[in-house]
Amino acid sequence: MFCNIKNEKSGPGSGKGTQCEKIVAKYGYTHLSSGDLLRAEVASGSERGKQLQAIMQKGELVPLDTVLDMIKDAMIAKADVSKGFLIDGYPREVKQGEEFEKKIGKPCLLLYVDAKAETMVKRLLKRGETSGRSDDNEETIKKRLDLYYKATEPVIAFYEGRGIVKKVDSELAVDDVFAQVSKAIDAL
Ligand SMILES: Nc1ccn([C@@H]2O[C@H](COP(=O)(O)OP(=O)(O)OP(=O)(O)O)[C@@H](O)[C@H]2O)c(=O)n1
Ligand SMILES: Nc1nc2c(ncn2[C@@H]2O[C@H](COP(=O)(O)OP(=O)(O)O)[C@@H](O)[C@H]2O)c(=O)[nH]1
Ligand SMILES: [Mg+2]
Repeated sequence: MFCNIKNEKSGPGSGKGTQCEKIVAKYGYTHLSSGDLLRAEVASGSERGKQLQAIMQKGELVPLDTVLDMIKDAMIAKADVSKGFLIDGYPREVKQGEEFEKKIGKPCLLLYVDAKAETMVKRLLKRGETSGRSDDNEETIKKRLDLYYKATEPVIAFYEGRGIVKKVDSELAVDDVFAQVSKAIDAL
């Protein structure tokens, strides 16, 4: 039996990756970032990676089955040794959440890492100075944020009915955000 923790519906640049690193260090969960899995495929130089790169550079969503299969394969590879899975960056739309439940299972906690649009843009532009990510530029950031509010934010209502949503205020300093995250996980 495993427990899945998701941290989507949290916008780009809200601090998901930062909090996930801290969760792994303290709780030992297996962190699977769908964005990182996709970037690894791009880095491999494969034909599929080239198609993914074009989609990601435009700030659009990669087809549902592609991402879900990658997550599923990564989970299967770690199933024997994992204490639980921390899924970062998925689901990006309600349909993705429904498919995850059909093919994998139900999550036990959804961490909503909340920051203002203005804060997310500022952090992503700053990250872009050193990240080397082709989507950390002003034009793509705007598209990612638009898509986030349109497609990803409704995901919260999908999980709220089940009482598993915990919202943390990510306008604070990293350690203060993590104190809220820890409280939510300790309550599991
Ligand atoms: N489930 C996912 C995850 C990622 N992507 C693609 O990969 C890009 C980068 O995703 P991610 O690394 O999760 O970035 P953001 O959430 O935008 O921000 P961050 O890592 O910076 O949280 C997205 O814009 C999208 O094109 C996707 O299509 N579907
Ligand atoms: N001030 C502040 N900056 C943060 C916080 N969390 C993340 N950042 C910065 O914001 C940027 C985006 O964070 P990241 O974890 O990559 O966000 P993600 O896009 O949601 O995965 C990084 O440059 C972080 O250093 C926070 O809680 N407070
Ligand atoms: Mg990230």
